[in-house]
Amino acid sequence: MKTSIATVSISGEFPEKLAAIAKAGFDGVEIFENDFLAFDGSPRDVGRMVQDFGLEITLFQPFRDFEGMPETHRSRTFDRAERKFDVMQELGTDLVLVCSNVSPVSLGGIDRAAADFHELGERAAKRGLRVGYEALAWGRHINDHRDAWEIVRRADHDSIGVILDSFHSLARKIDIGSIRSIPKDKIFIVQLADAPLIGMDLLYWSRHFRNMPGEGDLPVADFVAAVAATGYDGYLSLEIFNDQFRGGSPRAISVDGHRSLVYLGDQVRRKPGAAGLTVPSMPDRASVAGVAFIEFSVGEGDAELLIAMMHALGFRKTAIHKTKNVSVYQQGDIRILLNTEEVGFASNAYAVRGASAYAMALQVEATSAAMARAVALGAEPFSQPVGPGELDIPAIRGVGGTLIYLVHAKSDLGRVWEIDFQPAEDEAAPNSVGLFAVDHVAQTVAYEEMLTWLLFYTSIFETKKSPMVDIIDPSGVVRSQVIQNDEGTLRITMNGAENRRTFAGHLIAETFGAGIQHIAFRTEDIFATAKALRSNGFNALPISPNYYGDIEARFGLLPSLTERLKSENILYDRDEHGEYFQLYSGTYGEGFFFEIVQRSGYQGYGAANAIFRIAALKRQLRPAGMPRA
Ligand SMILES: O=C(O)c1ccc(O)c(O)c1
Ligand SMILES: [Mg+2]
Repeated sequence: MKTSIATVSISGEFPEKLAAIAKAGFDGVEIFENDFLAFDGSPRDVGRMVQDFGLEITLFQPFRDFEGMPETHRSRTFDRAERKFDVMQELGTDLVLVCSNVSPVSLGGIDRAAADFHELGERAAKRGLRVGYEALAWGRHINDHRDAWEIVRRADHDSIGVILDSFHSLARKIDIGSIRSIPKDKIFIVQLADAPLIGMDLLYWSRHFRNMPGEGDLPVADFVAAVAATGYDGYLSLEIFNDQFRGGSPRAISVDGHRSLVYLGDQVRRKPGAAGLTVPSMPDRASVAGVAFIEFSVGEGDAELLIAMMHALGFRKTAIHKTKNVSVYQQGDIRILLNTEEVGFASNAYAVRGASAYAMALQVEATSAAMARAVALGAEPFSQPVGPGELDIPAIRGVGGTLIYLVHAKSDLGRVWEIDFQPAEDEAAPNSVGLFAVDHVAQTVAYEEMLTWLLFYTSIFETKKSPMVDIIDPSGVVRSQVIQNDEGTLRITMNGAENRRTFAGHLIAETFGAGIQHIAFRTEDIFATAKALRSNGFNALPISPNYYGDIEARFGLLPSLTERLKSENILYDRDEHGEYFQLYSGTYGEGFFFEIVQRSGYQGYGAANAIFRIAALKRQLRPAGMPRA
């Protein structure tokens, strides 16, 4: 398997695109005609530039409205093709993509099209060139790869082959089993794109909403498995028309693209009968047994406030690091680390972002395997000097430059607390409020980065995404995407802010980027927890009283229950699996907060309540009575 990407997939000037594509590790690049036309160098310059970046031109495209033209247009169409052949020879590529005709004047007829391709094949062969035919999902007569293949078969020419594009076939739900009977040497190249399932006109959907394999909802891995069953082992080439990517960072989008192909190759390798594709093997996706700890970087000044918050939440200091200014606050299986070091990564994180949760540790079965997989998928490893005798915990960079530590559930973790830490007394000795686990970690990212991190988490860890939902903030929409495992031992919610006036957007704007916005802890009994919290001096986020009348009516709650919820500022939700109770802290710093939940079978995250919670949080961000900036 070799990797390629079409220049149309990313933003930037031509040289910038090529640099990003090469840096991300691709082997080849499809030259999109418009990128080439807009560039002010000769075709030879382009060819040389591509070579200098260590890339191969996989094809030149598209050549449109070719087959089945009536006599009056036909000879001009062939002349056009000869002109493109000239360009290809100067560029130094031998393959051109012809997409199926959309012209209203074109004539149907498989044999007519086959005859046209036979003649084009003769002309191409004279120059040592090849032509690949692709069925556009909206082609006038040909819109199905099975028909394109039939035309290629009847054209019966060595220089004519078929080009498969996952989008066109999957968007039309064409049986992909039909690919298995195409001879591999007649598949000239395979283009790949995914897309979110949205009911939309095919052309509009294709030109604006394609995304990287794994980022959308189409069964791209099954598609590639069918291709691999033919024995095809050539280029897999991304062709992603996406408005957001075209305006995004060429570097970041290229990295996502490469990751998507490596992950795809790994998925296909694991399917039966896909032996055709040579894909490097890598360890399984890492299954996560839980969040081992979350670490905050804080300055001396604001540590006090966070410690007070920890105490009010019922956490007790149980350990301190033997050589560093790091304390462990614990309750149930939850460990929160407070790092006030003045050198090292935590201190840098503090300098840049202020007090924040800058690292989380995930418990995995085998740290070295998890690390190997992460690195194979382009994650950035992180390490910093450790003191003598201390453990060097493997880590990768996560959302917004935060860290994800990978710790082995049994051996390492036990050893971390034994080797690096020593027990400590907490004079404040607060009472536990019954929190026993991290329910979820909520991260806030710029909207444009959501797909990046979705692919990051789902490709490295044994997780699934659920459909994106819109959360209404009084100042805009925030998109929310859940990534979780079947066991519910890893739950990450990712909120993508489109503007800085939303609560999520505010955090990004004020803290220099994405990060952990809130941590939710689980309790078995929210009312007992609420009572214990009150006695610890905890102030719950005040929820508008109007909310309670609505849920009473909506869910048919007993007035006595509604009263209890209201008096404790607890939010309520229910799905077909069970009930959900949510209680929030006030904000800390530029919008960080804690949540406490009780879930009895409930699968969601209270999306319907988010607007009320956000409104309440926003009231806290500005002094009472002051208008919003
Ligand atoms: O949208 C298009 O016109 C178009 C062009 C070339 C392709 O390979 C394709 O998949 C779509
Ligand atoms: Mg295509």
